Amino acid sequence: MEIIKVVDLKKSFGGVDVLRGLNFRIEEGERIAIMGNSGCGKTTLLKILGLIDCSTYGEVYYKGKESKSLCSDEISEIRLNDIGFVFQEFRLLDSLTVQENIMLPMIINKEEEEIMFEKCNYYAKKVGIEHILNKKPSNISGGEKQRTAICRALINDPSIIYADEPTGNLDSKTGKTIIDILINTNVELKKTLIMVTHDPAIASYCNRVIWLKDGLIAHEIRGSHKDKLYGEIIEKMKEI
Ligand SMILES: Nc1ncnc2c1ncn2[C@@H]1O[C@H](COP(=O)(O)OP(=O)(O)OP(=O)(O)O)[C@@H](O)[C@H]1O
Repeated sequence: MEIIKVVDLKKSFGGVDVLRGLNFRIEEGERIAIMGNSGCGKTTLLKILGLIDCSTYGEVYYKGKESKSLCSDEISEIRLNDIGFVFQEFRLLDSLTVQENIMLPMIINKEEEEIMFEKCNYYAKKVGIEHILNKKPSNISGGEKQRTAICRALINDPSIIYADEPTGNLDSKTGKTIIDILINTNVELKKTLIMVTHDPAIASYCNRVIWLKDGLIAHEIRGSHKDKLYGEIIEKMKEI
């Protein structure tokens, strides 16, 4: 089933065209990497797809509904319950514990406490942070912060996870663990996964790679064989 459709999407900032007419569809369950040089508009695109920002022109359909036709309450509801975000810089609240950070989207939804704790424990165990739930983010490692952020992204059982350079602040070994966890949300939990990355090794874990260049989609590669995809990505990077 189609989860996102983008039609002639354009975005400008102060008269500068960053995205100049993108057209693509995303099916439920896909695992997509968005690549491209610094400043080409990857984060801008992710924010528009995640209904955090609006296009200047063109349409973004989320589960068949055009985003500009939705009222702000509907957009807030989708963002809270159907979309999970993971950021390079984690974006955890330092005044809350790991557990409270994870449960925050459920707290906003005024869910029953028992269900909140149950779901928090379930996801914390899945990513291996059940032993640090009472700690504050300032007292945990970068990898633990990102695991916390992934649990928070998953807690309301969204359809789609957007990850913007999720390993950008982590060493390569920790980064690999985080990528394994994110890939698992796609493979095991069936979440659609859309990741922004500069790293061809990370992109090769996806089954579709979209390249942005000069505000347009310059290339797109699909494939399910990781090593073959990695080779193709490296070849394309030489061309671009
Ligand atoms: N809110 C904003 N106001 C003005 N310009 C912006 C804004 N957000 C992004 N831009 C500009 O749009 C362009 C694309 O930015 P964006 O962050 O999407 O790029 P990116 O491909 O994610 O870059 P990077 O790989 O370096 O993170 C940049 O030139 C940036 O300065």
